[in-house]
Amino acid sequence: MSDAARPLDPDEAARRLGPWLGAGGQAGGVVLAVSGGPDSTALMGCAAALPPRVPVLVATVDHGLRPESGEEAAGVAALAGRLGLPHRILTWRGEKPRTRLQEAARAARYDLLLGLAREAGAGAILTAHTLDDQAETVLMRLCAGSGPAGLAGIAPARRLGGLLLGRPFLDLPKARLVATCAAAGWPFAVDPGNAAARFARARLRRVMPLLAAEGLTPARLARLAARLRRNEAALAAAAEAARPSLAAAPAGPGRLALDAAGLAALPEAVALRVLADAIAALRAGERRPERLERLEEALFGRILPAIAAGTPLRLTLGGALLDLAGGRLLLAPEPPRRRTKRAG
Ligand SMILES: Nc1ncnc2c1ncn2[C@@H]1O[C@H](COP(=O)(O)OP(=O)(O)OP(=O)(O)O)[C@@H](O)[C@H]1O
Repeated sequence: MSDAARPLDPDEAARRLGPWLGAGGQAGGVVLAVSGGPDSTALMGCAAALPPRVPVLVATVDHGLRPESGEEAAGVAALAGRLGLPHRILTWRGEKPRTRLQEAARAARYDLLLGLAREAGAGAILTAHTLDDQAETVLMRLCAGSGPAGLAGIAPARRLGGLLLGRPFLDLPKARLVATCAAAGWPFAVDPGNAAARFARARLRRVMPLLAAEGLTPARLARLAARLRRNEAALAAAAEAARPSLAAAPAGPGRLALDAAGLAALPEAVALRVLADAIAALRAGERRPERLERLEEALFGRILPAIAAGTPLRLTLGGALLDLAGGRLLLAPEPPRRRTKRAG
């Protein structure tokens, strides 16, 4: 059997899940997010086989978006019962948006899982994201023009609402999880959305074999994500360390000021990060971060050349008004747009 499609053996499963679920794992136990697909079914099966372990609660979110979703959730409940694990179905109620439905479904899913984990006193939520998910995410973000932060992909572990969100299978090929289910006789569902060409992820999945033939394998894309995650941490630290040397006279409440010469003296990647962070701090929570490509155009195409030439500059970027004058780059929230008066 090829290594890429070998079922997980109990030792390997224990090594991966032990830190989360083992005797010394998460105090209060964990919630397993199980959709009923092969990846999360394998997560549930492997967790059930792990002795001894902290309390485990399995949760399936029924988004109510496909006619068969209720049946799938019931299928997970049945298998959880067979495996001796408690199971809950969480239903996404309320208005479903017409646009960005997948994004809204994901946000609702994490909210529901978090609510359950808090109610159960669990310390962590585990999902079954795989190396294939990671590779697809990186590819999708590459297509969308993401920078290092986006290309760092799915985090192996991160904080979520005061709890931990873990992905213990993130470096495992999906084929191994499918093989694990098959070998153990755990039934799983196949999401038709996975093949629907109207979703970008599904379209990219079809391109994957072509890219792999050229050397851009899922494993390589996943390694790129891990590498960029390390670089991203270094960049964040460098931007943080540069901040004191950039402090310029405060520009009034709700405003920021950066020393222009100091900004220009930084390595370009650090300067870009400082600018992005400053705009994000100014517009906290009010809008989505500006596209990296626009930030790059503004910084490298206009702001740094103006600093070098000593010329003043005004521009709006990411909801902020930037004003370069007197050796300072002032940032203020962009004023509400005025209607242009129609002549005559
Ligand atoms: N309906 C669901 N109920 C419970 N868990 C789910 C559900 N859908 C997905 N998950 C969890 O999320 C993991 C990833 O699923 P999938 O790739 O379909 O979601 P995604 O939308 O890409 O998720 P993410 O936004 O977290 O990347 C699954 O392995 C599972 O652990």
